[in-house]
Amino acid sequence: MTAETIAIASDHAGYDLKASLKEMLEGEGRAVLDLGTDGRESVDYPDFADVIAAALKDGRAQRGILICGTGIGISIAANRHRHVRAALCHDITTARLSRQHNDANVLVLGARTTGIEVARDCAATFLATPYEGGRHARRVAKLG
Ligand SMILES: O=C[C@H](O)[C@H](O)[C@H](O)COP(=O)(O)O
Repeated sequence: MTAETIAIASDHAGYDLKASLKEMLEGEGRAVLDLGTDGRESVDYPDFADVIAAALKDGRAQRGILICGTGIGISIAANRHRHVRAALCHDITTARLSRQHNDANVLVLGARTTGIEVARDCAATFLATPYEGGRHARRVAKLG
């Protein structure tokens, strides 16, 4: 199994989905760094985007998963960090292309908009799909 560590974080709306995905990933033998939130009490999603960005920057994790109600707010917050390429995905096609074309390093999911099985498939696809490079490298370089 890969030595990669996956950081995962959510706000209150994403707490249950985060727990489910964490269980799935750990069941596969992956190293998971859970950066909160730790319950259903209302919190602010930008704070959890920031902790994932910090974990990627200092090397505690190589890729991340972020979850809020729609995935929108936490995507906006995560992409304010120049080293983060956070992709809000709703199906396995967007999860696959976020890796192949965009070299996304953070998968974002909406717990109130995406069902558990689709979310699990998105996570599995995101983590299994390599970046294609080639023509995409020129474009990704312009992102940051
Ligand atoms: O983009 C923002 C997220 O979907 C949040 O999870 C959402 O706004 C939280 O809403 P509430 O405070 O009503 O649970």
